[in-house]
Amino acid sequence: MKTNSKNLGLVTKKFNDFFLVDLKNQENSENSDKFLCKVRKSINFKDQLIYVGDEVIIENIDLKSKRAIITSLMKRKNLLIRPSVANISNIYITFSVEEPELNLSQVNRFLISAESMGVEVSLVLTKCDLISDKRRSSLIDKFEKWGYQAITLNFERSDYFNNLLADLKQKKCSIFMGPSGVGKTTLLNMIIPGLQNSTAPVSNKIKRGKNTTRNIELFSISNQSYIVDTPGFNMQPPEIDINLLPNLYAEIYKQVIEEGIKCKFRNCLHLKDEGCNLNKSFERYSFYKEMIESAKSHYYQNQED
Ligand SMILES: Nc1nc2c(ncn2[C@@H]2O[C@H](COP(=O)(O)OP(=O)(O)OP(=O)(O)O)[C@@H](O)[C@H]2O)c(=O)[nH]1
Ligand SMILES: [Zn+2]
Repeated sequence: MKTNSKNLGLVTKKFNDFFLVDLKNQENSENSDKFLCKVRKSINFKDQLIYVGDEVIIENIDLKSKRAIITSLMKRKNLLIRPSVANISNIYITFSVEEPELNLSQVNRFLISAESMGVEVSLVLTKCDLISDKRRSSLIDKFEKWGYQAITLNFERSDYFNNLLADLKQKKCSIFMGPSGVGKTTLLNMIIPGLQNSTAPVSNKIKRGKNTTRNIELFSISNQSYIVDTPGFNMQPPEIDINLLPNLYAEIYKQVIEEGIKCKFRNCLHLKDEGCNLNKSFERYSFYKEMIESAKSHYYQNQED
């Protein structure tokens, strides 16, 4: 029962030399079948690696044994590192408002590093059941000024969760990123019934250490919509590359671009006041300065090593 046709597939899991590939039935895309595939080493591949999230062409499809061969790799839109996932469309930066307490400097860093991927970035605030409505509103206002419409979640409000789920189902491939203990696993377990990844309070996690060895996997949450399960990844945003510093201000203060304001100096880091006419009166500016300092010291430290 082999077909000779070439078909487009999506790599949803990778283990050793094998790949699990979702075949998209073009006529009826509700039906997606999973095939266990190996790669046919050929001129097409050179030394390219295939990652979860990659689109591939599969051939020699055996409908009975559910096996096929990957014969070529489609051009990828982006590649996230740690965890390695290709073709992400949406990053949901996830932070808890309490337990652990919200660290604005860290939120800023995660947002910036997500934005540098060139994908759509959203902000999710979990554990809003632990704060008052007033505090929740003030956080929403704060992040609005940062340029983000924060999605707030509350253990006791399934309607908040359902709104997020509806949002995710509109996106091609989403990932939650954020520090340890903010509730990413809890969320994934709610989104993907039957996933049952283990969750634990932060203090227990630290004691337990990194004990998860499961692989990254893409789960289909609706027709053409996937979410990445990243077991065991407690993500830290990478240090900003010193070469990107001249763009950092505009990245942080998107409104500057919209308003068409430009600094009159070339390659200005907008730190000193003399002559630099850019607005320094917004909250994220202090985190901007922090990131510049940290990127510089990281750079000089590496030079000494
Ligand atoms: N009060 C409250 N607690 C929550 C909520 N969501 C998750 N928690 C708790 O927060 C703790 C950590 O949740 P996890 O889902 O394991 O957090 P995580 O982000 O996956 O953490 P890592 O696996 O270390 O990356 C658990 O004890 C959860 O029960 C929430 O909305 N409200
Ligand atoms: Zn300037």
